[in-house]
Parts: sequence; C-alpha cells; structure tokens
Amino acid sequence: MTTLQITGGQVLLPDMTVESADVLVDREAGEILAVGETERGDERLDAEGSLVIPGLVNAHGHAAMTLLRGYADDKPLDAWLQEDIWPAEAELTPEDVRAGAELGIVEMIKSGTTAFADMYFEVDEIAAAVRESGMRARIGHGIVTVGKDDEEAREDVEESIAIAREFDGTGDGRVSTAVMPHSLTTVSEECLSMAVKGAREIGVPVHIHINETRDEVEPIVEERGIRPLEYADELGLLDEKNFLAHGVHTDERGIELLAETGMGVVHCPASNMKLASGMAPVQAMLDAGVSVGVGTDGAASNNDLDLFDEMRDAAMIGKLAADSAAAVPAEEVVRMATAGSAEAIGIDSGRIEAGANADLAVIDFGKPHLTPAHDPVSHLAYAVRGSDVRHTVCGGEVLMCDREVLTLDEKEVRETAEKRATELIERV
Ligand SMILES: CSC[C@H]1O[C@@H](n2cnc3c(O)ncnc32)[C@H](O)[C@@H]1O
Ligand SMILES: [Zn+2]
Repeated sequence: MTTLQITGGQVLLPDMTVESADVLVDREAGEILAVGETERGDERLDAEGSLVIPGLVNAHGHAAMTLLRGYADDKPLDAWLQEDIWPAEAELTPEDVRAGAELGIVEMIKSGTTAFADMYFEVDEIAAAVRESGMRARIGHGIVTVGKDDEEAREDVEESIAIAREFDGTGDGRVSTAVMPHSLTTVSEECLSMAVKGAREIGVPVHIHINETRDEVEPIVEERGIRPLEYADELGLLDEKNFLAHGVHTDERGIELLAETGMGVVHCPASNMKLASGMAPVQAMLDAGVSVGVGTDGAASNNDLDLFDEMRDAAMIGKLAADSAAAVPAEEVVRMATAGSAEAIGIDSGRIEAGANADLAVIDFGKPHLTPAHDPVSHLAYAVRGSDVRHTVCGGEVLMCDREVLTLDEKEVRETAEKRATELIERV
C-alpha cells in the first residue's frame, strides 16, 4: 500500500465542524484511512493555511456544452434551445464532444469538483474523458423523441439503455451511468416508460429535467389534468434511486411526492436565473426531507462550471424564494454541494472520514477576500472562488497540485476546445 498524507490543514468534517488534522489516504484503494494525527504518508500534499473539504459534486450538467459558452445568451429556455443550442448541437462531432467534455472537466478540477453527473450524446467520448481525467462521474445518453418517428424514438431509448449498461462500473468503478430521458415534454409517454423499465432492469438510476419552466408544466396539465410530478409518479419515475434536475415549479403536492418517494432533486440556481426559469422552493424541499444537490447545468446557461459560484447563488436565491434571510444557510448549502449532491446522484463521495472515498479539495485561505476567517463554512458558501482551490484529489489520485492539472494537459485542452468551438460555429 502507498499512502498520501494531506498535512497541516484544517479539515471540514461531516458534521460541518472544522478541526486541525491531517488526512491519510490509501492511494491504491482510493480511500481515506484516517483523519487526525496520522502516521507519515509515503507522499505528502501541503495544506498549511488551507481548508481541506470534500470534493464538490456537480450533480447536473452537460460538460461538453463548454463549446457553446457565450454562444447564445439572454433568451428563455425554449427559444434558447430551439433557435440556438439544438441547431448548433446538430453539428457536433464525437471529437467536438470529447474536446468540450475535457474543457469542462479541466474547469471542474480547477474549481475543486471531483464528481459530476452528465447528460449528453457521444457518451463514449465523455466516458473516455472521465477515465483519462481521474474524476468520478455518472453519465448517460440524453433521450429526445420529439420530431422522431416511433422507430427512431425507440432506438434512442435503446441507445441510452445500452450505453448505461456498457459503461456502468468502468474506469476502476469511477464511471457510473443512468438512463437519461431529457424531459417529460421532449420524450413520449411510451419512451419514458421504456426508459424507466430499462433502467430498473440494469439497476441504474433515471435522470431527467422536470419542472424547469412554466412552459413545461402547462402542456402536461392541459393534456393530462395532472402536474408533471404526478405524471412522473404514474410512470414509475419517482424513486429514491432516480434524480431530477431543476424542480423549479414544484408545488406542495410535488414536494410531498419527492419526499415520499426519495426522488433526488438537483438545484441549478445560475441556470434558473439566467434563463429566467424561476426560483426553486429549495428551503421548502429541505424542510420536507427531500434529498437536494446542486448542479451548474451546462456552461451555455451559467456560464461557468464553478460550484462555489453555485453555492453562493443557491444561498442567495433560496432566501429570496423563501422570503427569509435564514433560508438555505451556509452550512446547508455546503452540505448540498457535497454529501447532498453525492446522495442525490447515488455515488459514494462528499464526506471526509475514514473509509470514505478520498475525494478532496484543498482551499487556500491566505487570500484578501478570505480574511478574516471567522467562520470557514460561511466563506465556503459566500466568499471562496474556484480559483482559490490549490489541490484536487479524486479516489486518492492527485488531479491538481498547486493549481497544475496533472491528468490532462490544460493548455492543449484549451487550444483544442477553442479551435473546435470556432469551427463548429462556422459550420452552424
Ligand atoms: C439530449 S442531451 C441533453 C440536452 O439538454 C440540453 N440542455 C442544456 N441545458 C438545458 C436545460 O437547462 N434544460 C433543458 N435542456 C437543456 C442540451 O443542450 C442537450 O441538448
Ligand atoms: Zn440540464
């Protein structure tokens, strides 16, 4: 066994207290061996003046959409997707998706994220990027059946199921999968049922966008006389294994259904603000016992993949939504972006304790905007920026040391993405 010792820092523990401690990691098993006064490690990572936190978990996104960052802004979801994003995505090649995913992954590693959930296409390219990067991810092929005939639609569902089966547990167990229908309005009832059944058969979750905008709620109410989460419940889609993105327009009954079924919710505050989708009732969900995580959504609707921004946005908009400054407090938002997200997407991550996966980020607190540090948890929610992350470790492997990404060549990734993004837009 070789060990890695993260030394001399303060450590954020699962109960949200902070204490001076070292973290000793078994590099082969990828697990934390001890937290406290540990034996000397074979290799050491300096954490003096720093706070060691669980790696952040980005519970919903589309990593390859970094290629479309800043391509189309200032429109609501439907117009944005139909007029700009989908026409551009129709031109994406597998190599483009790889380049965009690698750029997204570099951005996440540099801002302390060690795991993410991703819905997109060309998933074999995304899986390869995840394996190479050393990150942890739950990935899946996004199913869209509108505009397809019955046979094409079924093929899309079958592809999502086949990909989920093929890649689950790969990358030394760091890659897991889900079957991912895009939404309740872009996938037919028959195909949603097929997706739920297929996911159950292979034992993976279903991940889907639900209740993101009013435009998505109204057609379901008009056609079926029930709201989206009731429809999802009838389809057998609400389950403790499954997780939805957004949940903005969720009413009291919807919150009850989420709490009763254990369905996870991924809150994406920046995307919800940028597309003016609305304010998710996050405090009400937490009060009801719903499992809530945090995600950035894609870089085209955010426009970055920095979960520190997302925590701050979640705390701020959570207060507005609840009309209370006490809502979505710092501790809660930090828990949501770590253990909460991990629980929602069904991975083992988000806590620093013996036996847990060694997914960690080390934050440099020696910065003017982090001085004084009365309360480190407050700083994590309200003041830390992704660029304050010094080291990122996933499964015991050091992915970034002193801001140098070790598993991917940052310069090459940026240059390739820039070139591919430019050529993509020329084609569109
Ligand atoms: C079929 S793969 C995923 C699909 O989702 C699109 N997308 C990106 N952001 C959002 C969002 O906020 N709501 C719904 N769909 C979104 C992405 O462009 C892909 O086409
Ligand atoms: Zn999304």
